[in-house]
Amino acid sequence: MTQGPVDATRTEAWARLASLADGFTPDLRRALADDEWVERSTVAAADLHVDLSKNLVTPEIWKALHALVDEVGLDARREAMFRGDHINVTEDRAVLHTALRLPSEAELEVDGQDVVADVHDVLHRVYDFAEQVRSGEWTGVTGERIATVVNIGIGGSDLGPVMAYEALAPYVQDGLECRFISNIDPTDAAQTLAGLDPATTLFIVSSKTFGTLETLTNARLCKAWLLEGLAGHDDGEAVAQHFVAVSTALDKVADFGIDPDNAFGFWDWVGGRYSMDSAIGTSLVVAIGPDRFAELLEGMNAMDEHFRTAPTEHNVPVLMGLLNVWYTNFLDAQTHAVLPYAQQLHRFPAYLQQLTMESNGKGVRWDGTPVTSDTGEVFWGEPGTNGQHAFYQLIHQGTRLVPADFIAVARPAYPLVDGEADVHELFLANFFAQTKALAFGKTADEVRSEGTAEHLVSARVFTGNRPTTSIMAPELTPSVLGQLVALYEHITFVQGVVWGIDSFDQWGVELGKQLAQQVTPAVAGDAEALADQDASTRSLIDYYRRHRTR
Ligand SMILES: O=P(O)(O)OC[C@H]1O[C@H](O)[C@H](O)[C@@H](O)[C@@H]1O
Repeated sequence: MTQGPVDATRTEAWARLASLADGFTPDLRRALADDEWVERSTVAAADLHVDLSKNLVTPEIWKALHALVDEVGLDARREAMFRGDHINVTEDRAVLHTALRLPSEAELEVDGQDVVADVHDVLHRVYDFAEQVRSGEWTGVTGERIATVVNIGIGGSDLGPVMAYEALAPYVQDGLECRFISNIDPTDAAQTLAGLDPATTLFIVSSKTFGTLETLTNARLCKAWLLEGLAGHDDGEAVAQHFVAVSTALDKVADFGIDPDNAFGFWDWVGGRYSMDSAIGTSLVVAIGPDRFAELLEGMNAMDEHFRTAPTEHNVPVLMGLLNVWYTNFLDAQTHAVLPYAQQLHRFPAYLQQLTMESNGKGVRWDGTPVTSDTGEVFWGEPGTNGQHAFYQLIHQGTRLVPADFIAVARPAYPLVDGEADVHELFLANFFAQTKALAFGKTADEVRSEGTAEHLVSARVFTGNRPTTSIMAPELTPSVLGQLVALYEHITFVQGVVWGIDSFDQWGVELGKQLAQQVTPAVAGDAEALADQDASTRSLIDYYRRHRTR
């Protein structure tokens, strides 16, 4: 009988942390006056330079957090993941997204599968396909080369690819563009297809299950759009030249009418929200090329090696995961902000929302028993400096504790100048200033010393002691993006292990889908189905039906 998860709340470390949190009064001004504290709190992982010194912790708190790692058995759980044990207990699956970025000379056999060989087989097929499209060898049915790749997918089959495409925009081949359709709101397909030429458009239908309503509906809409636009050409040939698929359910792909030779597989041991570096990344490979995609995989693998081998006190994913547990379970933080000071990373917070919240938004532990503490916090964020003019008021002066990760790179993709001013430097000055302001704040006396009228002093005081982590990298290369993604994958893993939950299932998304199926006939006017609805749903559908037809 497999032993259940350790109940972290019953560990000595947890009790120690609770006593340290009791009456804890952070003092970042004092901590940051100690250069040695800053030096000891600055850690490196692959190319990432991570400053943890502006967090609300002390050496004693760190010591207790490190001890928690041992008591919950993180090392064993981590090894179990890398080894391919079925740690996704409720779906009885291995969790092997790290295998997607193993070098070809690595060895890993799981459940009788030569995982590395299979991963590289698919990679080479995707690379060949991408090179054909990039070189113009792959043409549409009219013989014209492809100019636009449209990825049709949702959740993990969309958020990763669009985030990475936006993040690596400087690496996209001239003359090639990617667009993304995810929402079943017909507006998404309509707006995305607007202005496109069917003859030069290639669709990638991305769906792990190939059973998702939004993706199959959008794929059918796009197929109809394509065939109408290419009327006069053989439908079969048109689909063969303009549609490929990515899925673990290759049988269903054929049913949709896509040639299995034009389909790229992956495996059930890759979670959707962990799949951007599988064939789900095909649109990205076409856009930036196989060499750049290989750099992304290398960056992810470098972070995996760091996570797997670095001792706790220097292990960035472990330290950042532990900080999130400290804030969530001991200092009552409900949310976590990720604030990329890189416009190219504007979709990164949204990507992290699925990664972290679909992983750790759980109420039961992996053995089915109820959780014994709060679990996943709400992740959110927007790029800097935009957020400064939107919600930073709350982060600086609100009553909520909002731990925040600030991310920036030294070398900009677009080194624009404004007269003498290096605009990137103006930009980064805000990055440095915001974490400083959140840490140091401004006292009443400092406000007064600026000549502020006494009755306005309190409104202009900044308490400070608002925690931030700063992550810097030399440049936003494919490798660095890979490192950032793998970093947050492993942070998520660490928190899940502490809470004893299965971070790799997502049963919580099913009820809404089931009810959508059930409600659909009522929305379409089926009186019997409408009568079956509760009073609120019935009256809302009534309102809809009265207003849908003008
Ligand atoms: O890739 P698919 O099978 O189409 O699934 C797309 C998404 O839908 C599901 O409902 C889950 O919430 C996600 O984890 C998944 O990424």
